[in-house]
Amino acid sequence: MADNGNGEEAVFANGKGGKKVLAKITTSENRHECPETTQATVKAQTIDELHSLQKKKSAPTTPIKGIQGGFASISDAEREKLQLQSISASLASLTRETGPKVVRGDPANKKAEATPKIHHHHHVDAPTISVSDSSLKFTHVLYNLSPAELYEQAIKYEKGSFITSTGALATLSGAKTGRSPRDKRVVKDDTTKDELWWGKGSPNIEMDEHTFLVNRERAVDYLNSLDKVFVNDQFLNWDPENRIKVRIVSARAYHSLFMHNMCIRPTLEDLENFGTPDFTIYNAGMFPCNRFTHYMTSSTSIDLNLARREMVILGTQYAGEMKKGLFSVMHYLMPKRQILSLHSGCNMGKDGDVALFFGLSGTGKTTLSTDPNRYLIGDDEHCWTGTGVSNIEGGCYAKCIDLSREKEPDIWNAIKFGAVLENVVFDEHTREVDYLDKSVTENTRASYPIEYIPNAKIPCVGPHPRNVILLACDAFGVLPPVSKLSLAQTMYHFISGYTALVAGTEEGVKEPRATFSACFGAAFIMMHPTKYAAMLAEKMQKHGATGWLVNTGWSGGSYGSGSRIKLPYTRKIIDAIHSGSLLNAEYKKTEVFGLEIPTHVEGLPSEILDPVNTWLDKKAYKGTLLKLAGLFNNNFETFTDHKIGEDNKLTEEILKAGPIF
Ligand SMILES: Nc1ncnc2c1ncn2[C@@H]1O[C@H](COP(=O)(O)OP(=O)(O)OP(=O)(O)O)[C@@H](O)[C@H]1O
Ligand SMILES: O=C([O-])CC(=O)C(=O)O
Ligand SMILES: [Ca+2]
Ligand SMILES: [Mn+2]
Repeated sequence: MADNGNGEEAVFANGKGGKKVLAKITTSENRHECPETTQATVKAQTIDELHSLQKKKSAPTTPIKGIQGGFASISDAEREKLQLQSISASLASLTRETGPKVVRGDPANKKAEATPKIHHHHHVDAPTISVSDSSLKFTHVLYNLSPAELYEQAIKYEKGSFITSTGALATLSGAKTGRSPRDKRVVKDDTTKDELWWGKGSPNIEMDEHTFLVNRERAVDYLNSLDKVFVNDQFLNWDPENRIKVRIVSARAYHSLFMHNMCIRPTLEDLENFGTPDFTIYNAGMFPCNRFTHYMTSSTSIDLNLARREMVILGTQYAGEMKKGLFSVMHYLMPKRQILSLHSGCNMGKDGDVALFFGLSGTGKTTLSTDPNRYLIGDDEHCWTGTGVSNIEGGCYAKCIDLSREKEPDIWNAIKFGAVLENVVFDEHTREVDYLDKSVTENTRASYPIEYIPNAKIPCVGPHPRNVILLACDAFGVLPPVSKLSLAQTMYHFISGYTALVAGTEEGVKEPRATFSACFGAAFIMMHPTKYAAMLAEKMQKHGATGWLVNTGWSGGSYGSGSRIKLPYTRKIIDAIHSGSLLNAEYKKTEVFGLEIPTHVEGLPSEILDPVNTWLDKKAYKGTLLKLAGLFNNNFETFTDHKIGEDNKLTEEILKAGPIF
């Protein structure tokens, strides 16, 4: 209600679609009848005082248990000072004065500005003199803000931020609506030159240390030139023994909220003991790299320096770069500890049976691991240790093109307050999202904390997997809906990492394009694929896990003539794998790929289990099958001189597990 200053309260209905309501008029006569003193009044003399009543101080941080050493006894003020010093050190230029003057809080909040707690030039041994104007300005740090605070920041300052009808934050990621793998660079130094996978097929495109520092400085200078930066201190990996501390410095509330959702959220106590991060991301977002800089082939650069434990992002605001950049880091750190990192979803049944879901982007990891009948451990990134599995992340990242409440209720319901919705289109008035609309991109996404899924398993860990499900969205329509794999076949398909999607679904019928991405995530692995494959084989063998190949793609013909396998059918197949009923079903072997296919799956028309039955044109089927087999063979050629594990026997078996024709 608006008070028009004459004691009249004008009441207007929402103009759009709503009914007009007459203005309610309070006259001064009425006021005499209801003197203010008889009504409840606020305990404030001024508007400012009233506003100061609205917000109360957050609960004090919990004291540190088991007092050891001096750190436990420090005051809150001292702790905050140390925190700011650590952030100032993160933001320091490497060539000029040390850390910038960082001050906590929103620059729009004048009170904070009046008495800034300045923490700069913290390298006590070498007092430095300000030699640049940049060192004279403050950088405000918005540190681990809550989702509500980040919403306010986004809506106030970031164009394209809106609250949807279900309370999610709709954002735009700018010109990039997907990752830019060709702009990823990894520093090649004396250590990484031998440790990492370089050359043909590898995702690691080299850069030198100096060029990394040039880009780092560019990002840091950009971030410091802003009035404020967002800093997230969070964790990766639910396995407490292998938890990694990460710091993300970014320019946008959208990025901060995205990482708040995707990484593991620290408790207040965790934060008190956070100390120095193990890994830091400098995300300069829209600020481009300099194309005159060596190695730069576009205005976007995503640079990883393992020795410095840092990543720099320039010229892209797509938030997935941060998520998957950290995943790359885990693909380096974990195998060094004999832990296998996996681009897979993971869930667990009531009896503790764990399943992994591997697959390239869009094949169904999130959709199929989010299962109302099972506990969700995670949807995209996991570790397999000597004791079981752990999720690396604290949230999920679902594709939401064509999302429906009926087919994916848990994901639908997770898109509420706190969730970030990227690049979706919504009604300008009701703010209802139209999930069918691809106007901005087909890669629309929702990011939400894992606990938004009702049956999430918290902490996100589980015992050793019983089933390893390889998902392929085969737009050629020749792979069976489900096949049971031998260990050698599982390895063959894991190393191949096949899927085939259709590039542009709008401009008429297009040929499906086969993609082979080793370990179902070649863009994220750091070492040679056979290293991960050998670890997977060893673990599957040791724990007696069964491999499966599930086609979540086409049936009854290739893209254009056939259709995508119905999600309820795929769910029935997955149910039969989980329950164990499919393990002991009757099987027959397919030609060419030599896949074992069941003759019956509960709840499915049996004729669709062998794809040849679903194609009207049998000759076309055979031709397409042979074409795909040829693509598999060509792709596998690069792996034929590599040994997988210690055992030559397995290597030979894997080579024989491909298509034969
Ligand atoms: N039969 C099916 N099985 C699985 N998913 C299907 C099927 N039919 C259609 N889909 C759709 O395919 C998409 C699968 O996307 P999903 O988010 O699960 O991919 P993802 O494997 O998690 O990829 P990313 O690693 O990129 O997150 C969803 O939009 C889902 O609705
Ligand atoms: O990284 C992304 O943008 C989305 C994703 O999960 C993938 O591609 O595997
Ligand atoms: Ca996903
Ligand atoms: Mn993924």
